[in-house]
Amino acid sequence: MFTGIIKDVGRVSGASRQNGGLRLRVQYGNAEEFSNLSVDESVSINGACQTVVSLGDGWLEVQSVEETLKKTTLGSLRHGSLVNLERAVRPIDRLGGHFVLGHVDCAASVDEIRDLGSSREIWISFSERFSPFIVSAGSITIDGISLTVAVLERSRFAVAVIPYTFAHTTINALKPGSFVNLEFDILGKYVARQLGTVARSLEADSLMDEAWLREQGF
Ligand SMILES: Cc1cc2nc3c(=O)[nH]c(=O)nc-3n(C[C@H](O)[C@H](O)[C@H](O)CO)c2cc1C
Ligand SMILES: Nc1c(NC[C@H](O)[C@H](O)[C@H](O)CO)[nH]c(=O)[nH]c1=O
Repeated sequence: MFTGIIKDVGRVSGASRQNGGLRLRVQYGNAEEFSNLSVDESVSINGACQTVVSLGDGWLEVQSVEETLKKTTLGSLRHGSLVNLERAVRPIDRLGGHFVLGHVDCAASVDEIRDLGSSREIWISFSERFSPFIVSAGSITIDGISLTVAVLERSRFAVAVIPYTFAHTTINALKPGSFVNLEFDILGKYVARQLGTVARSLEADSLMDEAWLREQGF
């Protein structure tokens, strides 16, 4: 579990194919943040939860499996790519962002970037099948960063990026056409599931009523 508050931007220093997967080595910058990191801990790399399998002087390694490469942008990382890093939360941490599981839902593309002077608006296109999970003023995770949906349209939404976030994450490298990892807020997923279940049980109730009515000869 993460909060989407990015604590470091790391640099990929190794990316080698391993059967169908990828072994990534990431050099972190914030040595204090990662000082007591251990093998088998979870780290968020651009929003995808990954297990640390090896550690060295200022670097960590993870193995990205096929499922991760299919759903996220991790497969496009190259030597020198910059990535957002976050360690898993401890139960005593301040939440700051929102509950981020590190399970990327999909990759989506940047549609437009508008410079508004004191902030930047970043527009992301999304497949309409995900629209139940995006609400105006709700939380969304883009490349692991906890952000707020500022404007919502039918198949795209915008986030307003403040100068601090712009300076301390990889969001400053995005261009129209760049791909990003999206994770929708878990709250929306549970609500959608519940509504689906209620709808199905109402359907079942009405079917039962019809059967009962037939039984009664109506
Ligand atoms: C605790 C945890 C550890 C994970 N470790 C890995 C991992 O080491 N390698 C990997 O490819 N995917 C891992 N995943 C799955 C990965 O985050 C997921 O496939 C992508 O986010 C796409 O949904 C992990 C997920 C969780 C929740
Ligand atoms: N919710 C928004 C944030 N939140 C803060 C960032 O998550 C944070 O600055 C980053 O993770 C680095 O630590 N920032 C925005 O620019 N816009 C938001 O809507």
